[in-house]
Order: sequence, then C-alpha cells, then structure tokens
Amino acid sequence: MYNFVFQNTTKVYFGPNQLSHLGEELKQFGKRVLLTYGGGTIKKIGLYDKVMDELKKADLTVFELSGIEPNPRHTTVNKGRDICKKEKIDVLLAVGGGSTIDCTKLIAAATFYDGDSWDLVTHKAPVTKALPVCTILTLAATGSEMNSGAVISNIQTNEKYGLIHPLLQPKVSFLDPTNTYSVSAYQTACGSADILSHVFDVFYFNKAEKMDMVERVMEDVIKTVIKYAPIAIKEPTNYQARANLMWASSWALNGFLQTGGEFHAPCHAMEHELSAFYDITHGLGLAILTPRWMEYILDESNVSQFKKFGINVFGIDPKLPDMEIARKAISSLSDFLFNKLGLKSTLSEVGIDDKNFKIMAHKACRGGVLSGYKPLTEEDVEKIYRMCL
Ligand SMILES: NC(=O)c1ccc[n+]([C@@H]2O[C@H](COP(=O)([O-])OP(=O)(O)OC[C@H]3O[C@@H](n4cnc5c(N)ncnc54)[C@H](O)[C@@H]3O)[C@@H](O)[C@H]2O)c1
Repeated sequence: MYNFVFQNTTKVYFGPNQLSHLGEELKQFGKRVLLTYGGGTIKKIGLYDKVMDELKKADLTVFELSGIEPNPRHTTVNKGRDICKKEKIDVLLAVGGGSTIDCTKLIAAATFYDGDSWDLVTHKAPVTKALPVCTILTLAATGSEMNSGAVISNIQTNEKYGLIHPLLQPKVSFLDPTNTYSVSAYQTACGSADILSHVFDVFYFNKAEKMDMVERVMEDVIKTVIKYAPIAIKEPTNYQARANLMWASSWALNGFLQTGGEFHAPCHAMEHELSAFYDITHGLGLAILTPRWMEYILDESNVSQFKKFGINVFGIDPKLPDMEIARKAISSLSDFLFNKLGLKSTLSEVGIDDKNFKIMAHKACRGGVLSGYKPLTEEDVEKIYRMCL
C-alpha cells in the first residue's frame, strides 16, 4: 500500500432545484462568465433557459461558446481561449457531459498560454495558471465534474491525450440527476461502461496491495452501475437510477479509489486511439476492449483478483476452481455490457477494421509499454485490438 495525499476541492450541489445557488457561486470569482456547451441538447431540455435566468438574476455578463464536440478538439479550446482573452473572462461555466467539461478545463488553462493549446496537452508547455471552472453535469460517465483531468483530441494528427493538473479541478459542480433524464439509452450505456472502466482499468485490476475498505467501495461502485444502468435505460426518468449513476460516475474517478493504490489506465490508452482515429464514443470503445483485455491478461499470477471480482460482484460460486470463476466473471461482464446494456460487441460492428492497428498500438504505447496489471507491449496491444474484431 502506498502513502497518499487525498484532497478533492470541488464543492458539489447534488439534486434538483439547486441552481438558485449558481449566481452566488459564480460571483465569488468575478462578473464575466463564459458559458460553454455542446450541440444544443441543453436548449432542448430547457436547461439553457434556467441557467440564463440565474445568470441574469445575479447580474453577470455572459459570453458563450457552443458547439463543443464529443471527443473535444484542441481547435475548439483555442476558440474558447481567444474569447477568454478578448473578453477578460473571470470564470467559466461548463454545461454538459465530459466533453464540454474537459474542453472548458483546458480553455481555462490555455487562457494563460500564448501558443497552441495542444502544447499543454502534450506537455510541451506547462500549465501555470487557470481560470476557475464551474460545471453543470448532464451525463453520468467521466467523473470530470469532480476531478482534475481533461481529455482532448487533435484530429489533424489523430491523437487524443489526457492531461491531469490540480489547476483543472472544478471549483463547484451542480449534479442534478433530472438533467440526465434525456440521455439516450445508447449514451446511458456508454456512460455506464465508462464508469465501470474507471474502476476496473484504473484501480481494481492493479498489482499494488489495496486497502480493503477502498476495494469494497470499488466493488460497490461496480454493483451500483450493474444494478441501475439497465433501470435507467428502461425508465429514463427513474430518479433513483439516475442519481445512483451520477454519484457513481463522480466517485469512480475523483481520486478516492486511488488512495493507497496505483493509477494505470491501459484500456483508456487503447481506447483513446480508437476515438482519435475513428471518433467513436469513448464508453463504447472501452466496453468492446475491456473483456478482451481481461481475457488477454488473465493468468495464474493475477487469477486471485479476477476470482475476487467474480465472487464479490457477480456472486459466482466460490467453490469452483479459481480459473473457472475468473472466466465466468469475464463472461458475466460481457453479458452485462453487450446484452443487458445492448452495446455493440466488436470493432467490426462499428466499422473498424485492422488497417490502423499497428500505428494505433504504437501510439498507445507512446514509445514504451502500457503499464498496468500486466505491462503491454505494442504487439500485445495489437493482439488485443484483433481480439475485438
Ligand atoms: N476528464 C476525465 O476524467 C475523463 C474521464 C473519462 C473520459 N473522458 C473524456 O470525456 C469524453 C466523453 O464524455 P461523456 O462520456 O460525458 O460524453 P459527451 O460529453 O461526449 O457526450 C456524449 C453525447 O451525449 C449528449 N448528451 C450529454 N448530455 C445529454 C443530456 N442530458 N441529454 C441528451 N444528450 C446528452 C452530448 O450532446 C453528446 O452527443 C471523451 O472525450 C472521454 O475521453 C474524460
């Protein structure tokens, strides 16, 4: 077990009818607000009008950046950065899912850098300062509303990388599960797969000895998603289901599950290549990759963790041989992702062939190996992509 420092400074307002606090929260940072959002969903669901009412009531001056793409582009970050500089923005308000929030976080940092925002993502230039970011979350998936990460794409170079920096941590986030009632069955499934992957990929299947308490919370986050995602898909306005998914998304990746353990994300690195080359939905890519990655890495040295997963999460008979429990656990996960959530199960089904696997594997490993439960070479990564065809 590792020593750790745990600090999460995001103030969270959870539940409906909390937007009356929006004005007072933003005002503490200044009067000039850049409101950022995606393709207009927030207008369709009436959230835009509610937000604007609150901003007007608080007498704030509002500028807007709309059209932030899923898998947000660094060019959009540059646009937002230009608005912030020109209009002397004091605070950013991101209303949307992980893409809008991530893009907004990087705008906040890029405002204090004169070059291309991509330099910050690739660490060519350091993040030195950032404007404060507040968020109103509309999709349970990434945890970006309560963490210091941002994932940005460069479509000119087919690259997608994550940047983690404490200055990117949102100051205040409004989490109202009713804002996710309009999320489609498909996006609910993808978001749920992303939450699960944060637990499996980043924390649960890691070598370092974990604290029991933290590991049990990981399993509870997984069980929460397994219980509530199918309910949210069937009954999109089920508050209990949407609330559980929303809070699970925040806690899967807000730093708590890392306490005492390690942080690796091999499936995320492999998935970022899929979305960088093919612009597919992040959660779908993760869903397709995760069970194949599990099958690929499973061996005698790590079977005990898969066994624990099978028994504690899926209730598999502990008297069975270890390897059988592990394999049943992986097939139970596949059944959940592809049958219960209804996600496509292969890359071929989403129109991806093996043409770019070599270069994707090379980029995913960034000149080395992908660290994790079992370090993966470029050849390993290519084999995993092939297993997904
Ligand atoms: N920062 C992090 O820690 C972190 C972690 C994991 C993933 N990511 C990144 O986040 C991005 C994915 O974010 P996401 O999964 O939240 O999805 P998203 O923000 O890309 O949104 C997906 C789709 O859902 C729609 N949508 C959002 N809210 C809606 C609502 N209330 N009703 C109807 N439709 C709605 C959006 O318009 C969009 O079309 C990827 O780029 C991924 O790599 C970031």
